[in-house]
Amino acid sequence: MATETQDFTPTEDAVREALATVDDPEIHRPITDLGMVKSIAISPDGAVDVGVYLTVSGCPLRDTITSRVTEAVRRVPGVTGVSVELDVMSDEQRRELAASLRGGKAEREIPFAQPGSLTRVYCVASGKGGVGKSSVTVNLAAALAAQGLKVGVVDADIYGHSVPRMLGADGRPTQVEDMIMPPSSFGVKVISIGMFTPGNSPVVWRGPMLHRALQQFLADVYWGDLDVLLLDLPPGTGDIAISVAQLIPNAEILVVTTPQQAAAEVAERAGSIAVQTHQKIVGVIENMSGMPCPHCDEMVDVFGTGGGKQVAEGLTRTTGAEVPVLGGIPIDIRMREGGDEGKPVVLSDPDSPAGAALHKIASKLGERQRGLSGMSLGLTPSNKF
Ligand SMILES: Nc1ncnc2c1ncn2[C@@H]1O[C@H](COP(=O)(O)OP(=O)(O)OP(=O)(O)O)[C@@H](O)[C@H]1O
Repeated sequence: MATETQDFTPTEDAVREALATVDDPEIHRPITDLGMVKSIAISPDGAVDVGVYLTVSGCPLRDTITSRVTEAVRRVPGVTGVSVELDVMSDEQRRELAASLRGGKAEREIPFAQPGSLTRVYCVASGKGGVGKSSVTVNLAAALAAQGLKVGVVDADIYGHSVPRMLGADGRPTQVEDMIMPPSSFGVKVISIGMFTPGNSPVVWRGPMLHRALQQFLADVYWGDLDVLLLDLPPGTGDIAISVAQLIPNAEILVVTTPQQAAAEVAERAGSIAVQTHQKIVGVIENMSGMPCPHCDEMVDVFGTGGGKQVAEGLTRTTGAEVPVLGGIPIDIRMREGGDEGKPVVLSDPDSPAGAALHKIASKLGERQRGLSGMSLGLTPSNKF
C-alpha cells in the first residue's frame, strides 16, 4: 500500500512538546523529564509511532500511560494516527531515574527533615486507641487536598494500619530501584505498612524495625513537593513517636481525644511527650463530641464533655506554650460509613455535622503558611532522649 504524503507533516519538536504535557500517573512529572520517551518516528502521512519506557515491567498503569500519550500526540496538528510501543527501562536507566528524583543525591535523606523544607508535618497522636485518630487523619488530608494543597499521609500506626482502606487506596506501590511510588486517592498520596504485608496479616515488629520502616516511608517514598504531610501515629507514647521526633524534628503534634475525662488524661500524657522531644503541639481535636439526637436534634453527650478543653489546658501548662482546641467533631454515622467505604465524609457529605466540623479544622491548618518562620531548625540533638 502506498503511503500518502500530506502537505503538513508534524515535526518531532511538536510531538515532543505534546509528550511534555503527559505526566507519569505515579510520579506526577512529565514523561519527557523522566527519560521515559524512547523514540519518536513520524511517517510522511502523519502517522506517529512513540516508544515509551515503563519504569517496571508489568506496570499496573501501562494502559493509562498509553492512552495519555495517544491523546496528547493525536492533538498535534497534522497527526493522522498514533501508535504506542511500550518497553521497560534497564537497571541503569532506573538507577538514573531514581537518582534524578532524589535531586541527584545518592544518599537517601528525609526531605521533610531538611532545614529548608517548606512542608508542614503533622503527627496525629492520641492516648487511647479507637478515639478516631485515623478517621480524623484521612478526613483532614482529603479536606486539605480539596483546598488545593499537595498532601501526603504516612500510616505510621504500624500495628493497626487502617488508613489505606479509609482512603480507598489499596493498590500496591510501584518500586523504581529503591524508590517507592505512593498510590494516591482523592489527591492524597498515601503509604502504609499494610501495602507491603500479604493479606491482613498482623505485623509484629520490634522498635528498631519500626524505626527503619518509618525511615523508609519518609526517605524512600517519592513524595514530590508536599504542602502538608500527616502521620497517623499508633495510640500512646511509643517508639514511633520518638522515632518521628528523631527523624523529623520539625514535625508538629495534633492531639485527638474524646470528651471523656479518662481518655483526656491519657491523651494529655501522649501529648506531653512533646516536652521531651521539643516538638510543638498545634492543637487538640475533640472527636465524638456529642451526637445529635435522631428524633429532636438535641446534642446527647455520649462520652461526657470537656475532654478536649482539659487536654488543651493541661498541655498548655506542661509545655508552657498556648495549645488551642482546634474544634470538636460530633458522632456522625456518615463518618463511620465513609471510613468503611473508603470515601471520607468531608468529600461524600461535606455539609454533614462531622464533615463541616472537619472542614473547619482543615481550614485552620491550611491557613498556616507554608514556610520556615516559627519552625524549629531541626537542630535538637537526636540522642537527647
Ligand atoms: N465522629 C465519629 N462519628 C462516628 N464514628 C466515628 C467517628 N470517629 C471515628 N469513628 C469510628 O470509630 C471507629 C474507630 O475510629 P478510628 O479507627 O479512626 O480510631 P483510631 O483512634 O485511629 O483507632 P486506633 O488508633 O486504635 O487504630 C471507626 O469505626 C470509625 O469509623
